[in-house]
Order: sequence, then C-alpha cells, then structure tokens
Amino acid sequence: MITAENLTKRYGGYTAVDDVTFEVRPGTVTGFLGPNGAGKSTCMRMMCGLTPPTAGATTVLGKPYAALPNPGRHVGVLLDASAQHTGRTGREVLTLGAMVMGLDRSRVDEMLDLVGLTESESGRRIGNYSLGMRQRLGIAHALLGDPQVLILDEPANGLDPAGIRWMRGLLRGYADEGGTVLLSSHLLHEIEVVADELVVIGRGRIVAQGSKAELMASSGTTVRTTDDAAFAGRLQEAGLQVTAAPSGLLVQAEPLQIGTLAATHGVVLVELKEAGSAGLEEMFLQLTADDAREEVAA
Ligand SMILES: Nc1ncnc2c1ncn2[C@@H]1O[C@H](COP(=O)(O)OP(=O)(O)OP(=O)(O)O)[C@@H](O)[C@H]1O
Repeated sequence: MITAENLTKRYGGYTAVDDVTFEVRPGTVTGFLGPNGAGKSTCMRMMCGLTPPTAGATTVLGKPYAALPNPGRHVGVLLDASAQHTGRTGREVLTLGAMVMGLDRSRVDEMLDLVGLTESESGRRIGNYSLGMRQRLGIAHALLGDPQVLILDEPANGLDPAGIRWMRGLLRGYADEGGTVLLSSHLLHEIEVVADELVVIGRGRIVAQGSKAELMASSGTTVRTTDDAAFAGRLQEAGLQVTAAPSGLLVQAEPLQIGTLAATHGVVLVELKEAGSAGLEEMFLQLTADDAREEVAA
C-alpha cells in the first residue's frame, strides 16, 4: 500500500504539488496520469523520501519510506533510467544493488534474464545503452530485492511496442500476485491497458481519480448522425454537454437519453456507443487543458 495525504510541495512561490491525497492498494496497478510538469515525479520523489514535502505526508507499507529498514527489499523504485553511472556496466549496477541489499548474486542473472538483457549487453557500459535498454535495466534494478511495492516513473519511455507489451505483462502479473504498482505516464494509451485505477493530476492537483471502469463509464457517449452540427444544437437545447469528437460528437449522457432525443427529432443515427477509452482520452485532455504546454504558449 502507498498513501499520500494532503501532500504538498512548494518551490518558493510555486506550488508543484497541491494537497494531493490518494491510495495505491495491493493487487492493483494504479496509473498516475498527467501532462508534462503536472507534478507526477515530484509526488513520486516525496514517496521515496528524496524530496521533503512542504506539507502533508506519504507512506509506503505503512511507514515513511525513510523509516523502512533495507527499503530496496520492500519498494522497487525507477525514477530516472538515465540517472545511472555511465561508466559502469549493467551487470555491475545490479551486482552493487544486490550487495547493498544483501542478496544472493544469482538474483542478478535472474533479473537480467527477466528484462531480456543479454550476456553481452549486460557487459557493456551504460553510457552506450539505448534509452530502452536503460529502462529495462532500471526495471531489473527495481525488481532486484523482490519488493512488494513498485514506484515507476514513465518506465515505458523509450521502450519499443514489443517492450511496452512485455512491461505491461510483467506489471499485470506482479499485481495479480498481490504486488502494489504505481506507474506514471503522460500518455493515457500507454497505461490504460494495464491500469486498474487511475489518478489524474494537472497543475499539481488531482483532477480525477477512480477505477478505470468507473472513469470510462462516466466519460460519455459517442454519437454520429447524418447531420452532426444540427443534432449538436438539439443536444445543447436539451441541456447536454457536447464536444466534437474525432468521429462524431462526444456527449455527457447515457446512450438511451441520446437515442430518445434523436428519435424525437427524427434524426438518423449512424453510430451510438459508450465513448470508452476515446471518451477517457477526451476527458483527460479537457481536465488537464489548463496545464498543457500548448495552452500556456498560446
Ligand atoms: N527542484 C525544483 N525546483 C523548482 N521547481 C521544480 C523542482 N522540481 C520540479 N519543479 C517544478 O515542479 C513542476 C512539476 O514537475 P514534475 O517533474 O513533478 O512534473 P511531471 O508531472 O513529472 O512532468 P513530466 O511528465 O514532464 O516528467 C514543474 O513545473 C517543475 O518545473
């Protein structure tokens, strides 16, 4: 279990994390989603005792991270895959980790195998690794101590599609065996397949949280008609919130209500379905619109 309670971080007059409260439960993968600069890494750094909170508290397995004895045996952390000594080989990094945590050296080979780094790759200096190889090494390091909790900041960054699929399988299996996973990303599609729960952050504040199923169910309905512009007017007259979707309209209402309105006005429906992940994406963009760099620049 990971908890954050009223977690706040200010840098001078700037509030990077603002009164954030959420829990990450065992047996689940929680996706921590937000645009660039939203405050995800700062939250995770506070969870791992690397950045002191200005206010609020955070615990891992019931204690502040710093109070955990031999924390690597309990919490696997990957915050920045490139923050490794570039002159060391992958194998050396894992061997050092195993020594510090008091683990059997055989664990190093097991982890290299698990993340798919070959004998020759593990003997190369990290300075010559691709970003994807660094991420794999970072995941191996996080899993080295067989922890119950994983805190991973954008681990899919730099992985190819096969690597992303592999990582999803790994995290799903880990959570299914009772592990607790907090996984950040700025891309919904990267985590929505594997996440059970979602916490959406924008400008340091939580803007939505809940199970993926709940959030998807509340993300509206996609409708396409032979005349979307005219039907959008009818929907708005009925007091419904309507936005343009890539294909048709996204409406904040149940399909039954929209279908009934279409029938009343003699509108021909071409498509009517729960918006699901497309709606979730739209919701994510709207909820975090104030925070997107493009908006700031505009
Ligand atoms: N040490 C620091 N001093 C001042 N400001 C900081 C510091 N660390 C982070 N910030 C600011 O806090 C905000 C949140 O940063 P953070 O790295 O947590 O965002 P993020 O959600 O992880 O973004 P990304 O997806 O781009 O990694 C940013 O505006 C950042 O510039």
